[in-house]
Amino acid sequence: MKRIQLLDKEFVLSIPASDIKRAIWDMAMKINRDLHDKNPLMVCILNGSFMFSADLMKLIEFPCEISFVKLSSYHGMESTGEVKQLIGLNENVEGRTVVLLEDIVDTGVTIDNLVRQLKTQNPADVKVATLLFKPEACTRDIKLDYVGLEIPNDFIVGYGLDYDGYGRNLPDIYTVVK
Ligand SMILES: O=P(O)(O)OC[C@H]1O[C@H](OP(=O)(O)OP(=O)(O)O)[C@H](O)[C@@H]1O
Ligand code: HPA
Repeated sequence: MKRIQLLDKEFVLSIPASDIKRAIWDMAMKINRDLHDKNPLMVCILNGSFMFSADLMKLIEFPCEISFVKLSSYHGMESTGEVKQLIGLNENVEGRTVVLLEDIVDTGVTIDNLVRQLKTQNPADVKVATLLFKPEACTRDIKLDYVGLEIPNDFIVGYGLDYDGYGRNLPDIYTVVK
């Protein structure tokens, strides 16, 4: 299996780009079916979700808007447990269906925080679409409406996900070698 080095850590290929592509296609078809008449506001959660959001949005077949928020809670391979909002949402979400686009739900702290915050602004509905989900790591009771792939509780990089800023550009996903 292909191995790469990023900073002080070694990683091994775990999810090839072809599997990611298939998972996103399946999700896009479900979103097209479910939300074509809802005029949803799609929200890309930066930084990690930039690649997933771009690829998903190319497969959305109805007119819709996309906006961006920037949240940060990781340092190295650990969640700090504190979610910093570096860029907020400008759009008025009152009465709208909002779809949050996440690269990964790990502990669930980030998405739980954002969903709670948005719900105070009276949207019609908040849906969560995440490419990756670590069920064993998740500490929050959150409803995930669209999940691309469930993965083990190991630190990963690639396809938007980073280790201290590196690895986001990789088209495949790699798991840290312990
Ligand atoms: O479920 P959680 O444990 O909260 O982890 C998920 C969040 O962690 C990552 O963001 P990060 O804070 O690393 O910022 P980044 O997107 O800029 O890498 C990822 O993009 C998610 O937003
Ligand atoms: O496994 C991960 N890798 C990179 N960033 C992350 N943010 C949450 N979980 C992860």
